[in-house]
Amino acid sequence: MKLHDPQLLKQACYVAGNWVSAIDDAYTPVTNPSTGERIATVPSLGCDETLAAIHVADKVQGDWAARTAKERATVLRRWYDLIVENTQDLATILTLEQGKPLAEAKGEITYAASFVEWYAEEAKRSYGELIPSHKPDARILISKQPIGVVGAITPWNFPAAMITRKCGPAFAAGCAVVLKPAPDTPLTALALAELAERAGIPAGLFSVITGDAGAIGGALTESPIVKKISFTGSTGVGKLLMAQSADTVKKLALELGGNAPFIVCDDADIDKAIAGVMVAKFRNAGQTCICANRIYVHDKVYDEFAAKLVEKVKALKVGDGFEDGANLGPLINAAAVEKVQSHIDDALAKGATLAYGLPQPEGTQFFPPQVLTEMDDSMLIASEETFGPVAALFRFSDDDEVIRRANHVSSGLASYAYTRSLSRAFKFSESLEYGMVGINEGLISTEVAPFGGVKESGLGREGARQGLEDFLEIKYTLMGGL
Ligand SMILES: NC(=O)c1ccc[n+]([C@@H]2O[C@H](COP(=O)([O-])OP(=O)(O)OC[C@H]3O[C@@H](n4cnc5c(N)ncnc54)[C@H](O)[C@@H]3O)[C@@H](O)[C@H]2O)c1
Ligand SMILES: O=C[C@H](O)CS(=O)(=O)O
Repeated sequence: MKLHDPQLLKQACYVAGNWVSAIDDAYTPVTNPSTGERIATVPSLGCDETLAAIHVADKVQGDWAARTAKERATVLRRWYDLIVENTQDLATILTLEQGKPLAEAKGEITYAASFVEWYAEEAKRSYGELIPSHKPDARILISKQPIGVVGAITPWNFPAAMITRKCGPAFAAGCAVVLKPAPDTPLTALALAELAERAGIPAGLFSVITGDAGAIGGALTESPIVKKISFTGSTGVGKLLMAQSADTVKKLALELGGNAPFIVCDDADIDKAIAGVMVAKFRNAGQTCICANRIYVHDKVYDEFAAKLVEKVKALKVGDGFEDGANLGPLINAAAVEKVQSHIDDALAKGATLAYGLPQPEGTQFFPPQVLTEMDDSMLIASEETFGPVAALFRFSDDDEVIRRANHVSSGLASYAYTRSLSRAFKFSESLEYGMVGINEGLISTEVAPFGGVKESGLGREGARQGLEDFLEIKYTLMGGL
């Protein structure tokens, strides 16, 4: 791996302001999903190191919160500048450990940096209130105070953005963060910690700990010092962490699994819908929480849409993320390949048609994009998150019917609808039981909007003003005796 700054490849954890190597030679390998080759090792740490990080975070968080918002913003802005300046190296590390094409990795670094930039600005806008008092000799003050020490746990699919989407607002609000990144993609997190240290984030305010997920997560959820758990990952693990946090009544931010419906009405601009579904379905090789998992196409335009989609999918190039022109990198691991294949096999066994798709090359984690037609609601894809490059086309003929079917899942993260009718657009926006709705848009992720889900897709929001509020507590003071 050729980096302009080799110092960004960290094979140690950042614990309480120190770079800590493995203890008793306990390391975890990090492998390249394109080749299976080992690219680095990171320490396998656990409960003790996590508790040490939590205690130091508790010690330094107060001073950080006592700085003015502008002072915190200045440090965040420096972190933003360093991330942008090191985009090439960060993207190289990200592609090497996660597999996405380099161009897409650079896009993620830009997206990740945007949260740091946004919250450097928002830090100065966490306003309070003065409420007209019910007592003549008293005033009602509403102020905002940082929650304190935050335990963060993040997934592998966006190894940079899922971290800054938490750390940006947390640091802006005056909080400290103890982070456990995903075992498949720790290097990006550790590189971000290196840049945070260079930017002036105080020693101990930010720790990045790799190792035993259960032990680290257990320490974070059980410690009374940790006031909030901010988790991004599967719904199953989210529920586990929620239960583990109950004894200390922690605040929770849960960004969990999705199963996005993508609805194409008979009056939609079909070419725009095709452009939208190509992004919503195949970004990150279909490994995003907001990927179009179920594509509902009105009967009147079904054949046209399917034919045009197949033509676009045929042009997609699958390959190593460093290969020129690669559109889809590998899936993250063999289990992901097996799950995607099982969804395809299940659909075909129940009567779906493979409109287009090359066989998955055995012994690799590359998965050629597939288009399945004549899907029905009995198939696994209709109720489970596929997390791979499979476009599954369902038919519908009536708006009320498709809304009912779209809502008939336990998740509620992202949804999409294409129509030229304003009244139908509003009907979808208001009737779809999802935290986010893209109307005639296939890419909805931005730092300026509140990202998050309803039902079993999670709690809280990340991004926008709401993302900062989630790291603040409201305090009411009745200032009497005046
Ligand atoms: N809603 C969102 O914003 C969002 C964003 C990205 C990914 N996701 C979801 O995440 C999933 C894919 O990511 P993943 O495979 O990394 O999910 P995952 O739940 O398997 O892992 C997520 C993180 O949790 C950790 N973890 C696992 N078991 C744990 C335990 N017992 N205690 C503490 N930590 C534990 C993992 O090591 C990892 O760091 C998908 O379901 C996807 O939809 C959601
Ligand atoms: O996988 C879910 C992430 O939140 C993806 S993104 O925010 O849409 O890039």
